[in-house]
Formats: sequence, C-alpha cells, structure tokens
Amino acid sequence: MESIGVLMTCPPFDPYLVEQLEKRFTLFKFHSIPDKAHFLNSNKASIRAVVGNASAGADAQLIHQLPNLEIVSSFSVGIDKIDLAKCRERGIRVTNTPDVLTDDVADLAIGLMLAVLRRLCPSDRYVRSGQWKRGDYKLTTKFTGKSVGIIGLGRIGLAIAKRAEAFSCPISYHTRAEKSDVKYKYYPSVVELAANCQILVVACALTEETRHIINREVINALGPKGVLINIGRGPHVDEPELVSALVEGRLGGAGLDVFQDEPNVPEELFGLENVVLLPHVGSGTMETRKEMADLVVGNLEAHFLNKPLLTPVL
Ligand SMILES: O=CC(=O)O
Repeated sequence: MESIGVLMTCPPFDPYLVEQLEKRFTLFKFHSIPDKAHFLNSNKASIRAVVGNASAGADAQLIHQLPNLEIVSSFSVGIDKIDLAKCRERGIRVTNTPDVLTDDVADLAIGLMLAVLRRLCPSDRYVRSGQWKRGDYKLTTKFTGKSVGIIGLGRIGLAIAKRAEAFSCPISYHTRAEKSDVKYKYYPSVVELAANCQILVVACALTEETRHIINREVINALGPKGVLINIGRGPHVDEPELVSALVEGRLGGAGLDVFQDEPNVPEELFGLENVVLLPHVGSGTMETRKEMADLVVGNLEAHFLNKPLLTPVL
C-alpha cells in the first residue's frame, strides 16, 4: 500500500495517527505545503485518499482537483467539512469515527454543566490568585435536579441524557421526529424545549437545517437563568446573538467547546465568570484519540484491500 498517496488535510497534530499513516501509505501533509496549487498539480494522480477532521475535510473544490480520490476517512464523528453530495456523485467512500468518542464527549458536556453552574474555573482562579485568604468564594448554583433539554438524541445525546439522569435531572429533547423508544419528554420545536429546561445542550450534527438552531428566540426562551452547552459545532449557534445575550445578562451562562471561527473566540466572553470556554476538546483524550486513529487507518486499509469499511458514512 506504500505507493498509495494519502492527503492529510487537517493539521498533523496527532502523532500516533501520522505515524500509523506513514507506516502504510505515502502521506502528504497538506497543512504544511506552502504552494498547494502547485503541489496538487504535481501529485493529484497519486492521491487516492483524504484524511481530514472536524476542522478540515474535503470540500467540492478539493474533490474536483483529485481525479483519483476513492475515499475520505475523517478523524472525527462530524462530517460537516466533507462535501457529501460531491462524494456521492463521484462514488467516493466516506468514513468517520463514531461510538469510540461518545463517552468522552458526553463526559465533557456534564463537565461543562458542572463547571458553569458551580463556577469551577473562576473559583480555581480565586484560589490561585490568593483571594481566598481575604474571604470565601461566593455561592454558586446547584446542578443536581436541573432540567436538561437536549437537541439531538443520537449516540452522544443519549449518553448525555444517561449521565444527567444520574444527577436526577429531568430530561427532555428535540429531534426532527419524536422517538418511540425513549421515555424523555419530546418538544417539536427548539424554542419550546428551551422554554421548558434550565440547561440546553446542543448535541446534533451540523447540517443546513441545524445551522443557527440556537438563535435569538431560543436564547430568549432559555432566559437569564438558563445555561447553554455546546459540544456540537460552532455554527449551530448564532454567535453574535449569544455573545450579546451573555454580555447583557439575557442568558444565565454558557459552556462552549466549539466556536464559529475556531480557534478565534469572541473576546467579549473572556471576562465573563458564567462562561466556560474550551478549545474543542470533546474527544481529546489519549485513549479515545488512539481509537479514532485506529478507525481512520482501519477504514483506509479495509477500502484498499476491498474489504467492508468499518464505519461507513457513504
Ligand atoms: O468534533 C469532533 C468530532 O466531530 O469528532
């Protein structure tokens, strides 16, 4: 398989993934190539696979420039950076990394809920800056028993629900259609869900339908005591609306792992104690990233050996 060219479109941040790919294929790290047009012109014939992630996948323009592309294997569960319609049209296979990251992302969602309500980050800073010596930290808000509304009840949404249930949180949800196999309360609109929960979690895939699913109306329905948790994608949220709601106190707080223009985060949020900002680390544990890398490589190997794909999307 060494002669097969694999183009890595995401930054080569994961040393294990890079090592595994380099062992088997001819790996091109697109991120560090200065003249991308020239590179593509000279190497397009040999590139038969693309490896991307949540930040860079394969858009229509790239797919068009790779005449021999057979598979896009994403180091992520989300596939919003891949032009699926183009892949379908060209018969290009697509894989992602579901299941292996579900626990980590759900754990982080609960971590964000606790961090926002119990003010874990500012109270840590309180101790480090020596302020504790001058008096106790102010009282915070209880998490156990808060009502949790979840947008998207797929693998990750369900794992969040299961964890929140252990904290005695009543669970409700919104999905395109009501699910017959869950006992949680269903709301047919996101505004209704937001109006009826204290913590609203975005856990759905990013599609044209779910872009800006959190808008001004939803934020106002969640209200000045409500908390928004986003472990989905930045563009799920109308970010300027979220920022003004937080700055004006129209929303109680937010725990955000994702942003509209990563790694750029609105600086207006930096001074707010009711906001926790994370650098898109939902699946970022050593254990899970290794399993994700093994899936990326396993899918490529399966494809080039004409075996069934491990986690096919297309
Ligand atoms: O954001 C991370 C992923 O989609 O896996």
